[in-house]
Amino acid sequence: MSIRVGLETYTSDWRCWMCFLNPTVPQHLCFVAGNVMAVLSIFHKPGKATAFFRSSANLLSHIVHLQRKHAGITDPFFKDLEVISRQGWRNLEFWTKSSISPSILLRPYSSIASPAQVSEAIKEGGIDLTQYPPERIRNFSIIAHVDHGKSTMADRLLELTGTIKKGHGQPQYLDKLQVERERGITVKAQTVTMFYNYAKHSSKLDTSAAIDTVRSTEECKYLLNLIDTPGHVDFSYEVSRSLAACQGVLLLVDASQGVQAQTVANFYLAFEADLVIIPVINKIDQPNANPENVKNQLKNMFDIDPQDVLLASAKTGMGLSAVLPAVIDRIRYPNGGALSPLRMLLLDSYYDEYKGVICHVAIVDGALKKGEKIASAATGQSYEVMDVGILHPELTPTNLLLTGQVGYIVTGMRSTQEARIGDTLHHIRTVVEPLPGFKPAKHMVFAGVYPADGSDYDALSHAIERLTCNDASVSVARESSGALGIGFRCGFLGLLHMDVFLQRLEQEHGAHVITTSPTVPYIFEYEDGSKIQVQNPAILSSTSGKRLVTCWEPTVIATIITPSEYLGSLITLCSERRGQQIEHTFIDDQRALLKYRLPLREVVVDFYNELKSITSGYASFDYEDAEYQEADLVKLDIMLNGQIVDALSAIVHRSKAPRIGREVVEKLKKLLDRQMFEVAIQAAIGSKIIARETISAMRKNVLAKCYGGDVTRKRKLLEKQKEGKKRMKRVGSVDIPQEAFHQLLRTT
Ligand SMILES: Nc1nc2c(ncn2[C@@H]2O[C@H](COP(=O)(O)OP(=O)(O)OP(=O)(O)O)[C@@H](O)[C@H]2O)c(=O)[nH]1
Repeated sequence: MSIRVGLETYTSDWRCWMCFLNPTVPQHLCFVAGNVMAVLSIFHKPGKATAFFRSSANLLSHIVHLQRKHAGITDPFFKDLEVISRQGWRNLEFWTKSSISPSILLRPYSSIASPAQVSEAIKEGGIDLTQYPPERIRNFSIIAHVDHGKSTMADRLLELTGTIKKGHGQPQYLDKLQVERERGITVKAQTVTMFYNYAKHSSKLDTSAAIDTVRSTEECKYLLNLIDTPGHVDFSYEVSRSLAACQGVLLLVDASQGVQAQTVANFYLAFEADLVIIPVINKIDQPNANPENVKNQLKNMFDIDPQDVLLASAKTGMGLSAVLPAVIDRIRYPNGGALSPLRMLLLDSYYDEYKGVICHVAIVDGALKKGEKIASAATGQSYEVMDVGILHPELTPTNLLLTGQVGYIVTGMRSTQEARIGDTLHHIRTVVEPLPGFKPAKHMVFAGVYPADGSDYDALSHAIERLTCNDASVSVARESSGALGIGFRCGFLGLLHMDVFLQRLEQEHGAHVITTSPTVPYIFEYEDGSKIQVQNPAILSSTSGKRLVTCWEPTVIATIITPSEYLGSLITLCSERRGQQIEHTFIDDQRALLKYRLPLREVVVDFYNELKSITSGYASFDYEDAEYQEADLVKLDIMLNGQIVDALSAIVHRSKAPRIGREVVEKLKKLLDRQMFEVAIQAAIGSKIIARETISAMRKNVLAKCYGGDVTRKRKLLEKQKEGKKRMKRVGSVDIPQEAFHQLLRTT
């Protein structure tokens, strides 16, 4: 058996311990063969063993000698040792005086992997992750308001660490999806592993021959996992999930725009998760940048000390050299148990045509090797780990993942349902306490998704299944519609999320779909005490016999930050949308913060666009869900020639029904092609018609070939045409173009 560490190869049956110390000092590997112990410092550069001891007593006396010789020595490996158990090397325990709690400093390395296995794993995988114990790992995320520069900052950090080449590849490297590039937004959190050499300038003062090699090291190599997160409010679920794998965040704030609504929301997400927050004012290169003002806002709103704030420009690279050192110095390392049984958190998953389901995981405790068998705590299903590695920046096999590391695994998972986001994976036949997981995604908007061509149902079903594997926050249930056939009712986190999902269905899976008007989940209570959640207005027809007692609608607490001059128009907008003001404060002399309780329905239908247009894009907006409130709701039906088009039905507030009804029929009139017969477009509540438009028939000129001739012949032809039209009107069905459905989404 042999193990190669650095330049030295250890043969025979050396047993190996790993020495875990304070993260700021070099680490040691301790090998024991017979009664000889070799201490080798690793994690900086290859070297020879620096000291050999024949017994624990020898080691102890050497330490005492060192302590006397070098009073003030700072390396806790030697300085703080107090007790060494004398039951042989196997049970060696070093206790520190200064650590918060007495900790075992030496852990049997063999419990992670046998030396031979480690060496094999390194050989195969290329990257030696054993160099990165938890103390050398930092997991962090970049959070910010939309467009404050997260993805650009991520690019610069990837370049700085040599993970991607400068000027190569595409900008916004981590925005991999076509939809992200087209829309310039991040919708999917992405993880990437970087390696960073960090030169620490302290603790280099020793002259001891035995540990000289340790002390002369200037650079320490760190493994940094960066998780780039989306900024838009619809994707805050992605943000909260990413934060579960992090111990800290970079909170980016635009130097000219200052704190915005999502800065506030994201700050509290990180704060409540007890993460270290490193504030970074970005875009300081802009001519109208005002970092001092932003520092004041951060102080006033979040009590952030201005001295802790970093100034940077992700575009020019200014100030970036301070970012990663701050990550290492300020963010704590993942504190899982290297010796505990494996527990890994399933962060995300996606489907790869060749490899099947690829899961992103964070190793919370223990270690995982390729070939091992693991099981899901949620389903009990077991799998063999066929591939394991890190994202550096693409899938890079390492054959091993250790405590605190974030990477990917490929198992035999075939179906999307198996990869449950937030699940705990563990070695088979070990019993572990499952990790807390994530709050389930809360669906704000529901819509029916149907194949544009009814015969494409199976293809659509397949496409949705694949896409939901990559976007687990969408809920899917089968439904059918009189107008559109068989399809699915999908739940989304918001309208943008819905748009993005539909765009991805088309771009990535070639699925052409028709969607119904989006609706929010209402609760209807009936006289017999039964309650139903209404995600689809069509289900109300099945309850028509029952007497409705109360309706509830979901509400949200919206936070709006706006320049003061737009306050008046924003307050009008919120009251038109049935909002109740909760808070109205001034952040500084130019900007105000408004808090409103608003019905969710009023927010999902175009509220954001209107807010942007009223304030010329200067106001920012974010919301969190709140409780349900009672509301006077009605079902608004849209009829074509007397037939209800169930796909266009909507549940609306009674006071808004006439206006919405009018808008829909007017819009539909413009969107529908003229037919050979007259088409009546009506909006109705129950049997009461509240709006009507008529599309006149296309009149075929039946007299075209009738030059001259007598009047009775012409009249006969016209009569015949009228008869035909009547027939068509009776039997004819109107084709509603797909475009009409898309356009109508914005109205209802
Ligand atoms: N002047 C200047 N522009 C910057 C800087 N950083 C980013 N930008 C620009 O700001 C815009 C938004 O940057 P992104 O990195 O896409 O912002 P983001 O926060 O990732 O956006 P979302 O993913 O949509 O939330 C882009 O046009 C960038 O080029 C900077 O330091 N200075």
